[in-house]
Amino acid sequence: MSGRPILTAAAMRAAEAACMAGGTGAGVLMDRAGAAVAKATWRFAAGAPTLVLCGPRNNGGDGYVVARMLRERGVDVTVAALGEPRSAHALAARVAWGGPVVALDDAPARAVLVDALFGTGLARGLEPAVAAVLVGLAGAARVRIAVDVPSGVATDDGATFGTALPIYDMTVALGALKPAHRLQPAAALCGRVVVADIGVPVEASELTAIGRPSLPAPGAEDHKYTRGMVAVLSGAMGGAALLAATAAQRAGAGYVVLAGGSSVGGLHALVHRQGTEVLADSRVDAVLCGPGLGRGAGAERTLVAALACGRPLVLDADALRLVSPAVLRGLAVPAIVTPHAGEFEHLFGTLPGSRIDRARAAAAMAQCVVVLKGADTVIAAPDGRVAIADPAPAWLATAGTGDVLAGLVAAMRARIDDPFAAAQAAVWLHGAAAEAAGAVLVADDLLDMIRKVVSACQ
Ligand SMILES: NC(=O)C1=CN([C@@H]2O[C@H](COP(=O)(O)OP(=O)(O)OC[C@H]3O[C@@H](n4cnc5c(N)ncnc54)[C@H](OP(=O)(O)O)[C@@H]3O)[C@@H](O)[C@H]2O)[C@@H](O)CC1
Ligand SMILES: [K+]
Repeated sequence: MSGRPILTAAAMRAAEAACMAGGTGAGVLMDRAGAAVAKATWRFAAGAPTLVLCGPRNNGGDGYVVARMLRERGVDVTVAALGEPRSAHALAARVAWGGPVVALDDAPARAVLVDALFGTGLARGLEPAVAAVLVGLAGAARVRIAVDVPSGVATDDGATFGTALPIYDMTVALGALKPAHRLQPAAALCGRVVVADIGVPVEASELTAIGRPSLPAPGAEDHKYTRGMVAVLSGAMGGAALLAATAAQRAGAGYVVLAGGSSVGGLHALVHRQGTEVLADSRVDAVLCGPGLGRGAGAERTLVAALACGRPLVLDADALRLVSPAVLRGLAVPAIVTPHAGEFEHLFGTLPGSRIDRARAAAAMAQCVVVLKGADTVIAAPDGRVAIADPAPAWLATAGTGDVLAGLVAAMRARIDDPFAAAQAAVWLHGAAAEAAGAVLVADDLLDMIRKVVSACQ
């Protein structure tokens, strides 16, 4: 499983510079970028009258190329500019367009809007008047397409600088995905994200998108223990641990023990044990502690036993209120922790920067894999690698879905040695199960979908 690279603005510029040093001119790249957007627009909008908004620099330059290429396909194109071109390549692209250009304030509404105002160079928010015109024109269009990134978003952290911006139907990412295509609030504006190959070689990146994992079916020589033995430590609220244990079973763990709590029920194949003696069983491949644990003295005893057992740990929910980065750092086997934003801040404090920066800093601080959950889940490894999930259905914002994720992480950790890869596989399965469950899902519905999405990974 190696996800697609995600490049920051600086990394993209470096990749482009290397490509240009190899002899490909910036004008050639701009022509490729514009051609890719024109092709995508043509496919999406079937030649309807199109308004292209062009900014002063290279994103605007791409826009002039789009306009020229759509005109060559016979499309009725109107170009509106925010000021005169201020980069040599944007100027050359405007000259090559050669047609009329109106001021942004005078732009007429058209069925299709192509936004090439600002791209990866944007360093501050759009002026309110510019944002208002953009939102108005987008509202009047049937199809809205952003060139590279929606204008007005910060490429590296997905911020919108507090400005109201349009929601697009499609964003054509040039050369590679950028963080803004995956981090909120920007990601929610992008619509469908299409990555256009503009011939810029992109080297392996520390930052990637989470891709579909490879989870081969068991072989003839496998038995229940080789498929992964998971111990889920229960506590005050047995339902949460039961959800997690069932998720681990459905994700393919060969033997799942629910231990330490008072819960009964679940699938018949689930093994219930009193106490935490199961932790001494050397066949246990992964231990989950946290869902339904509670925060009392009993919870602390259970957590202490888990921390002492020397097995790969997954810590979630209440366990995250009872550990510290120093304790995690002291573990012989790196743990996986799965905090939402509130648990993250409680555990790691207020860290600066984007979600990527914060997750990365926390993973380094605690020497563990951090799954920072949310609408834009970010996973960080202690060595600096970070993976971002594709946007998951907002229906996941409901009780118990985190417990299901924790069970999936434990099941994947039991079969995948690299905790960073295991966490990615689990997050992918969780998102795919939510997609399959559809609207108004509850956590139990995810359990029914896990088998289906695991089979899609064989
Ligand atoms: N790199 C490549 O090889 C290729 C890149 N390509 C394309 O280039 C795009 C990046 O282009 P870019 O770097 O020229 O910046 P871009 O995003 O057009 O404009 C930002 C500039 O605008 C300004 N500015 C900033 N904020 C502002 C504000 N709020 N309101 C007003 N002005 C503001 C600020 O300039 P300043 O005002 O500070 O002088 C800043 O520098 C990229 O997304 C892709 O589409 C393709 O052609 C393929 C090859
Ligand atoms: K744009």
